[in-house]
This record gives sequence, structure tokens and C-alpha cells, in this order.
Amino acid sequence: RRRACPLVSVTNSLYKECFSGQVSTMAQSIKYLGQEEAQQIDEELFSEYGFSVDQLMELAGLTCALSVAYPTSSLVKARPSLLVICGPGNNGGDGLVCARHLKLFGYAPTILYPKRPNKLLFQGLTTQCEKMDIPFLTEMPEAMVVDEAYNLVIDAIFGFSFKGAVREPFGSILDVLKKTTVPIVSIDIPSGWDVEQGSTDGLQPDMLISLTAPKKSAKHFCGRYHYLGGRFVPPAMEKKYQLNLPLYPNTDCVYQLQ
Ligand SMILES: NC(=O)C1=CN([C@@H]2O[C@H](COP(=O)(O)OP(=O)(O)OC[C@H]3O[C@@H](n4cnc5c(N)ncnc54)[C@H](OP(=O)(O)O)[C@@H]3O)[C@@H](O)[C@H]2O)[C@@H](O)CC1
Ligand SMILES: [K+]
Repeated sequence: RRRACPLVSVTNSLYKECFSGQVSTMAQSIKYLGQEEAQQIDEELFSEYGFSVDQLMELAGLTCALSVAYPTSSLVKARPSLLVICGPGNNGGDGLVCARHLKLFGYAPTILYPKRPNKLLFQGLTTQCEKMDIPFLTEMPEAMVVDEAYNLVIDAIFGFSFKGAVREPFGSILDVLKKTTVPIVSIDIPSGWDVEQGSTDGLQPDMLISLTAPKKSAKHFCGRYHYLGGRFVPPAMEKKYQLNLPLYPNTDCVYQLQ
């Protein structure tokens, strides 16, 4: 059983105050996306709507940092240490952006980024983190070490393009994560889960941050906090895919679904 997550409990109570009475009714109608539909929307944002990957990745990663760090000034003073584990695709890119913003918010992230794509985008994001004095680990620590050294793990390993059996080195990393007790925050999909079916013996994160819209596997999420982020969907796209997104309040970029 996982320990209570002090970071997210504060976030939760604040959001409850803001949204009491509205959450369940509005959340019911949100569309849960299948894998192909999520990929199609992603592709269309770039091809038809003119967005660039790094633009949306910045917004996605910022949303994730905001979800973790929602005004918690006392925790910022304590400089909680976090482990951010980044995978080889865009989910990993979200993790790098998230780590950079968390550092700016006063947290002390450490990154594990074992498989780095040979692309300028990811090289740039890595350099930005290095220049912010965010340390990079060379290997995944044992579960006991993770529990002692970090207050929170951010899972940015796989997103909506994950398929099939987990390949190394990520199988071993996920095995360690399953043994840890420190709270886990998963970006978009709990890594290792089938994007639509979920997983019965996989990671059980405490927080899930769904980007753009939740994926079908999110129906199997049993953790405490489910946030929606990615407030960048143009209304015409929302209408076309009948996403039925909730109204983000004011200028907020995070919406609590659960
Ligand atoms: N529109 C949005 O909402 C936005 C979405 N964004 C984010 O993008 C995410 C989707 O990104 P994505 O398409 O790059 O896929 P993602 O899952 O990160 O990685 C694929 C990589 O994983 C690997 N891999 C796959 N299966 C594997 C296995 N079994 N075992 C081992 N490896 C496996 C695969 O490797 P390969 O098959 O190439 O060897 C490939 O390298 C999305 O979830 C969200 O977080 C934001 O950034 C921007 C706006
Ligand atoms: K993930």
C-alpha cells in the first residue's frame, strides 16, 4: 500500500473548494479516447492546426508540473526531491519539460533518461535540464533507495503510443517502481498499461494526468487524483471528435476529474 502523498493532498483539497458540486456531472460526459483516435488527434494538431511538437510538449509538461505543484508554498520551502523517469517518446519529452518547470517552482527533481532519441528536440530539452543543474542518473536505483531519496516519482515513460510487451531497460525499471511505496504520478498513461484495456498487475499510480482527453485505460485508474490537462485543444477539434471537455475555470490549465 502506498503512503499518502502530501503534495497531491493539498492540491486536491484546493480543487475541491473551487469546484465542489461540479466535478462529477461535468466529468461524466468527457470522451475517453482509444489509442488510434488519440494518435489521430495528435497528428491533426500538427498537420491541420499548425502546432509544433515542442509547443504542445511545453504546455503538456507545464500542466504536469502545475498538477504536482499547485500552490504549496510550504512544500516549496522544503524543496522536496522528485525522481522523473523519462521514456523514449514524447511522453518522455513531457517529463523533461515537467522537471524543468518543477525546478523553477522550487522542487529538486532528478531525471532518469535511459533511452534518448537522436532528435534535436530531445537534445535541447536535455540540455535545458542540465543547464538548470538538474542531475541525471545513469541507472535506476533499487526500490529501497528510491523510497529513501525521493518524495515522489513522475512516470513519463510511455504515453498513448505504447504497444505490446515492455522491452528493456523499461521492464526492469517498471519492476522496481512496482516495489516502491513512494507516490507515483503518471503522465497521460500509467506506463506499461495497455492504452485501452489498462493492466491488472501493472503500476498503480496515485495520480494520473490525462492530456487533451483521458484515454480508455483511465477508466481502470484506481488512484486518488485524476487531472485533465492540455488546455490547447481548438474548439473546432473538440467539436469534431465530440470530446466534451469540461470548462477549465478562469485561466487554470488543470481540471480535477477525480
Ligand atoms: N496531443 C497530445 O495530447 C499531446 C501529447 N503529448 C505526449 O505525447 C505522448 C505520445 O507520444 P508518442 O507518440 O511519442 O508515444 P510514447 O508513448 O511517448 O512513446 C513511444 C515510444 O515508446 C516506445 N515503445 C512503445 N512500445 C514499447 C514497448 N512495448 N516497450 C518498449 N518501448 C516501447 C517506442 O519505441 P519504438 O517502438 O520506436 O522502438 C517509442 O519510442 C502522449 O502520451 C503525451 O504524453 C504531448 O507531448 C504533446 C501533446
Ligand atoms: K506515462
